[in-house]
Amino acid sequence: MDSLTVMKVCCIGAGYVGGPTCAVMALKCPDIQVTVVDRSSERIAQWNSDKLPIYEPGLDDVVKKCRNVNLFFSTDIETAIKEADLIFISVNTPTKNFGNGKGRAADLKYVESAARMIAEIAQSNKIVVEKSTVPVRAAESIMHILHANQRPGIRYDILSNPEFLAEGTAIEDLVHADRVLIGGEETPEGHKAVEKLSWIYEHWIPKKNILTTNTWSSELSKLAANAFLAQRISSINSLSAVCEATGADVSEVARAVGLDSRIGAKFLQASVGFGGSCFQKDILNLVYICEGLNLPEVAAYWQQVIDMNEYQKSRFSQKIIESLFNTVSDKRISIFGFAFKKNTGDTRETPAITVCKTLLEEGAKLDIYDPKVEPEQIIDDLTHPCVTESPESVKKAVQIHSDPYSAVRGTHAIVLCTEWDEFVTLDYKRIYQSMMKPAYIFDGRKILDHERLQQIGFHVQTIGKRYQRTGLNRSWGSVPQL
Ligand SMILES: NC(=O)C1=CN([C@@H]2O[C@H](COP(=O)(O)OP(=O)(O)OC[C@H]3O[C@@H](n4cnc5c(N)ncnc54)[C@H](O)[C@@H]3O)[C@@H](O)[C@H]2O)C=CC1
Ligand SMILES: O=C(O)[C@H]1O[C@H](OP(=O)(O)OP(=O)(O)OC[C@H]2O[C@@H](n3ccc(=O)[nH]c3=O)[C@H](O)[C@@H]2O)[C@H](O)[C@@H](O)[C@@H]1O
Repeated sequence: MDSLTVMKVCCIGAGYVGGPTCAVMALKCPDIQVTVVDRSSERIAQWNSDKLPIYEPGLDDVVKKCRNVNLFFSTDIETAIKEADLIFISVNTPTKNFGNGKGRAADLKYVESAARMIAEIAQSNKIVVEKSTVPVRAAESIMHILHANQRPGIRYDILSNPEFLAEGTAIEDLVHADRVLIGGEETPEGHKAVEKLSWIYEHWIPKKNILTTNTWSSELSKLAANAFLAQRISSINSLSAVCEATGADVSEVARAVGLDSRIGAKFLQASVGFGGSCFQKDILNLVYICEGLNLPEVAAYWQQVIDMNEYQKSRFSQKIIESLFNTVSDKRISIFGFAFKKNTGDTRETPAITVCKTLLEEGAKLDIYDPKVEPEQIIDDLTHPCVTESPESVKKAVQIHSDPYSAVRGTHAIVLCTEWDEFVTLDYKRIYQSMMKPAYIFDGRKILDHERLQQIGFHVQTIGKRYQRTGLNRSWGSVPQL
């Protein structure tokens, strides 16, 4: 593969996937030049600055090592496409919010615009790699667009190479990927293209962990992996409701179930609900595809994973209101954590939005603290048109804090929405003293030491475990007759 030793790679889309993926690729492949392009000049400027546009542990170091060596961030899409041998399409594929498939289908307009740009600009053969998560057979649409606009003599090979990284652990996930999946056409040319992409990953991923399949299997495997992961969370969350009604403890149930090696222990952490930009979007997309294939039973099966997640978010929010004597009107409530999980500043589909929105609608005043989410982002999320309160009333009712102790002063309750490590080690005696009494804690992530909090005087409520309302005595309420 001598001719490949000066390979040039371009990635369209400098987001949560494009940025970290290319940074690790550049780190592991000094013989490859990687250029990440985006039409957002603001995002590119941030990638070229000291404050990267996303927070991801370990990312700063990797970018610092490679940037302007063999890793470049640029808005010059044209040059990057022209020079590249291989182009990743890593643009967003959000749920459609209009027209056919509204609220379910993936909106492929950004993928399509990337394909059109490639067709317009390319003057030599290109391997085009679908890195974005897309519906099954999306590669066919990309191929159509490229072929319909093809300059004579240019060859395109389309590959599917879905990304499995999780935010907050992206660098670790990329460096030690469980597997890399590459789907390609089952033709000699298709195999050659797969080999070229595989060669890049072989710089750091053992060859046995690089899986090659046909394109459609690869596309569907990505949706399937996210659906399975989300399904586990909805399953354990559904049981958390049973635990609260019976006196069982969901952590004990998860442990007992997870020790079965056929089931495994991961992704069984009951919570306020899953968030993030992809689980809901990808399952909705799967549901939409199944409906289109006239498979209504399959569609309904996966839809239930989303419905259970909605139920969990609203169940937790209602529990807060009920515990606070059925009214939160004019009460101040501290929100600990706004990101959809720890170690990221990303708030897309974060359960905190549902919780805050419900409390705001009930007239509460919120004091919000998150170590990594920008205040403007929180206000943006809470004044989004889908939140029923007017932007003015939201801004009046919400205060953002840069330190957790100031966020709890004079509040009635703490609602923990994100499992940031720092919340575990806060001085809860000090916090208790500065709060209104009775002081409540609603632990939506099950990370705090509830016994100790009760000893301090807090009334504790959590997911999947029932504490007596009066708090100090840790004992179960009455168990319903079975
Ligand atoms: N966020 C995550 O953890 C993961 C996301 N994915 C998938 O990867 C894809 C990208 O996701 P994110 O990186 O989170 O999205 P993102 O929204 O963070 O980044 C996408 C970027 O693409 C740019 N873009 C859109 N159209 C463009 C065009 N025509 N030309 C140039 N730039 C363009 C946007 O300006 C944006 O900066 C999605 O399909 C997602 O489902 C897959 C695995 C993990
Ligand atoms: O396609 C994607 O975007 C990615 O989606 C998820 O990654 P991500 O959403 O970044 O983070 P996860 O760790 O999966 O967490 C998702 C949500 O589920 C919640 N969760 C996770 C695990 C668990 O046991 N319980 C639970 O409530 C998290 O708090 C978070 O809100 C998948 O884990 C990745 O493999 C995939 O590439």
